[in-house]
Amino acid sequence: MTEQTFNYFDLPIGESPEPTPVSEQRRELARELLAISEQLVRLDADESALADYTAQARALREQLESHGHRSMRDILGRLITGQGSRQDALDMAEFEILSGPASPLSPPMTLWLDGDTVRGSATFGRVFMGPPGKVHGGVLALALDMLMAKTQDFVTGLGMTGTLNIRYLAPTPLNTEIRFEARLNRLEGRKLFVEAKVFAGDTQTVEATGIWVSARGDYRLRDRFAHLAPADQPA
Ligand SMILES: CCCCCCCC(=O)SCCNC(=O)CCNC(=O)[C@H](O)C(C)(C)COP(=O)(O)OP(=O)(O)OC[C@H]1O[C@@H](n2cnc3c(N)ncnc32)[C@H](O)[C@@H]1OP(=O)(O)O
Repeated sequence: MTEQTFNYFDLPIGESPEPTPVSEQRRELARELLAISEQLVRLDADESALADYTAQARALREQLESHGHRSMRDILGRLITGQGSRQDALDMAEFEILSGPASPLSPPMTLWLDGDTVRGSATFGRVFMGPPGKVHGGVLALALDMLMAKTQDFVTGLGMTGTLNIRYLAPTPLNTEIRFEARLNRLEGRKLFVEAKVFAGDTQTVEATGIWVSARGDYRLRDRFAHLAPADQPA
């Protein structure tokens, strides 16, 4: 059986293929590392215990350093020519900050398309705290950036965040499932106008608008999302 190959420009943003055994293990390691970080916040241990944990952490770091890293340049080279392996595709998505399941800096936040809406979900622990018991506003800005960028799955073209406007309406609680949703507002040449909302339970805590700017060429709606074009604007 020939292995499936992956193309960079067809990879859905923030989603990865079925994990390989290596990826499953990376995710488990990341979950442990995040859980360790959660424990470190105001850990009530004496200095001798802390010195012992530090030595254990240092030993683990030194072991990890003995492995090296897969080359991003090689991975991207294969993906851009449509010859990426499943592991290559996984390597692109699973370390994304906040959403990558193999990143210890991710709750993780999950992102998916639901019809014409991009949805997201995450539960933020104490490492993500800003005000006491609440999620840091900058973390929410990052979450919104990840979420809103995924509206580029509706179009051809890929670009960077140009502008992100955020209005914090109410504090967003820690250790609670937080829901996110984003929609395409309109396309204008190389610019994609996006709007988003954040909810804790029934309370909307944040609203945002943003503009993504395509790296090359105008954005165009993909065929299956052509209905998103306003009546007076062709897809
Ligand atoms: C490719 C995958 C990337 C994954 C990204 C992950 C998410 C990120 O963290 S992105 C990082 C944060 N963002 C950045 O660092 C972007 C920094 N800015 C830039 O690189 C550039 O300013 C860039 C690329 C946005 C635009 O530059 P450039 O390609 O020269 O655009 P330019 O020709 O000036 O303008 C094109 C159009 O966009 C508009 N535009 C330019 N910059 C912005 C902006 N920041 N906000 C809104 N609109 C803008 C212009 O007004 C122009 O509109 P029009 O065609 O109507 O006149």
